[in-house]
Amino acid sequence: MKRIVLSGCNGKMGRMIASCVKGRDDCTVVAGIDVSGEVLDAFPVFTSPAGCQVEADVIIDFSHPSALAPLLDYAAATRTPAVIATTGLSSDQVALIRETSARVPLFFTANMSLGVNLLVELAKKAAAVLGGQFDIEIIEKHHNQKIDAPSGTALMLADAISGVLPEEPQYVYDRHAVRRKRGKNEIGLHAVRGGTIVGEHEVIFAGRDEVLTLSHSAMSKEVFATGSINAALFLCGKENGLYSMGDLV
Ligand SMILES: NC(=O)C1=CN([C@@H]2O[C@H](COP(=O)(O)OP(=O)(O)OC[C@H]3O[C@@H](n4cnc5c(N)ncnc54)[C@H](O)[C@@H]3O)[C@@H](O)[C@H]2O)C=CC1
Ligand SMILES: O=C(O)C1=N[C@H](C(=O)O)C[C@H](O)C1
Repeated sequence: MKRIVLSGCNGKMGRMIASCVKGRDDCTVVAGIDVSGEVLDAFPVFTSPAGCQVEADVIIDFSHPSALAPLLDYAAATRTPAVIATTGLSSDQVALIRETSARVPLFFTANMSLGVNLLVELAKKAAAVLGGQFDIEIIEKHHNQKIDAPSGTALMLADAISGVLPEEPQYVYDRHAVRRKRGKNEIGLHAVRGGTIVGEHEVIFAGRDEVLTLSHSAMSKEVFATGSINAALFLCGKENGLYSMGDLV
């Protein structure tokens, strides 16, 4: 039975993970960390990692970028592996994850679903064939409570596609600011926010008289919760290092 510390335990994903864990016999939540400090379940809640003295096998984090640095310090100091699923991180924060993974096993991905992991591979294949000839645009749609834009997944898709293009592309987020035709070497990233949309991603390859669209829709947050729990169990007992969905599937 693996013992989990849940960072961001009182948020939408934290609540979903706590609920999914209750239906399993291979893991249990032993403590939560959340700035709100509210106790909503059978485990204690601490307002910061420093206050959490509960022994655990693994941490799962779906919280906020401001939680990252203290959480990584805590993971390294207590030698507790951690799954980091929070998005909206800066490039310095991603570098910090990479550095810290030399001291403790870390799992980091912007999307915990199997389908998006495959979408990334399919998008890379399409870009390797069509890149340079077709225009590439990414559209993501999420619920009206999401704070970061574009989504971590949209950026992950753009980064993966960039890696196979003949030339480094320019990411364009806002076509409103300038009056000019689309450049050949761009990836457009567009965010839609509304209602309770769980998470939708489309990669559009638009050529002369033909369009290829690859898309993924998450139908519930349970997809991400289950992915993160499986990632956490996978991480227990692993060597120090940085792991991602490619290692899990
Ligand atoms: N990688 C993936 O597959 C997925 C990632 N996410 C990401 O997970 C994060 C959380 O998403 P939601 O649960 O929807 O958000 P939410 O806003 O519902 O929950 C965030 C929770 O974190 C807490 N929090 C905020 N700052 C904190 C801090 N400094 N220390 C500790 N707790 C803090 C809040 O009080 C709140 O309870 C977002 O960045 C989101 O994009 C969400 C779904 C899937
Ligand atoms: O905030 C969310 O809800 C989600 N965030 C992730 C992202 O930013 O890509 C993953 C998922 O689409 C849901």
